[in-house]
Amino acid sequence: MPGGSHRVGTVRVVTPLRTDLPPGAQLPPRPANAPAPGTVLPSHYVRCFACGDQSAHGLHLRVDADAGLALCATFEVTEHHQGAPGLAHGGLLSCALDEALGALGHLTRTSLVTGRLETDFLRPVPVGTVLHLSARVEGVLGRRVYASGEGRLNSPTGRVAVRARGLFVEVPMEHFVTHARAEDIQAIEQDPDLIRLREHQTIF
Ligand SMILES: CCCCCCCC(=O)SCCNC(=O)CCNC(=O)[C@H](O)C(C)(C)COP(=O)(O)OP(=O)(O)OC[C@H]1O[C@@H](n2cnc3c(N)ncnc32)[C@H](O)[C@@H]1OP(=O)(O)O
Repeated sequence: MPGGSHRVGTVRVVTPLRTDLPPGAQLPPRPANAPAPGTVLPSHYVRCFACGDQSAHGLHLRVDADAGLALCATFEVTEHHQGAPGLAHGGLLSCALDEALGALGHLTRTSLVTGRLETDFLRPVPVGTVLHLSARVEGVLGRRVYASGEGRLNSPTGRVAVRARGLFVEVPMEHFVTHARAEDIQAIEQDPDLIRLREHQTIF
């Protein structure tokens, strides 16, 4: 059920969003084997639209680990990313935040998929802008990871253009094998460099 508020008589009833931190969620410590702050986090899949090198008109997000359970990322808005003339498409801005929030799994050392993502668009983002994203884990409850982030215009301290909150779910590697097409699995078998597994992960 989406969150929001409505009136019952004179009383405003507030329903929490599904990305609000639920009671019992906790911020876990940074794992000892999490990449050090400043480490460039590898693209998990070279054909990923958001972070892959081989996605010709993709976002080519560059992601760096930060202190704690946080990271920062950048991507340049090109003419291939337009919605309205000269302005970034909102769905692509959500995509960039989805990737940045999902990449927090590098720090929690888990594989995360998006369950829910909410984006607020505060300012238009012109072609040529370098969007500076930051993302952090807000709390974890069981397999659920609650995260938030924002994108700023042209500098880490620039004006906030987009904000997002997300609920991510930890999944085993089988999730990807089960749901992928046979030809994609075959391509990875033939060229394991298409994906970047962490040291404890195996896909086959
Ligand atoms: C480095 C990598 C970066 C990657 C970044 C990119 C991220 C992405 O875009 S991933 C692609 C988009 N997302 C997807 O394809 C996911 C599709 N959905 C699914 O596969 C499943 O619904 C999945 C895995 C999320 C959950 O299914 P399943 O494993 O059966 O678990 P399930 O029991 O339903 O949910 C687990 C918990 O999360 C909660 N949950 C799941 N989805 C939601 C949701 N939308 N809203 C609220 N809660 C949710 C459940 O209520 C449950 O809670 P609890 O533990 O208290 O019972």
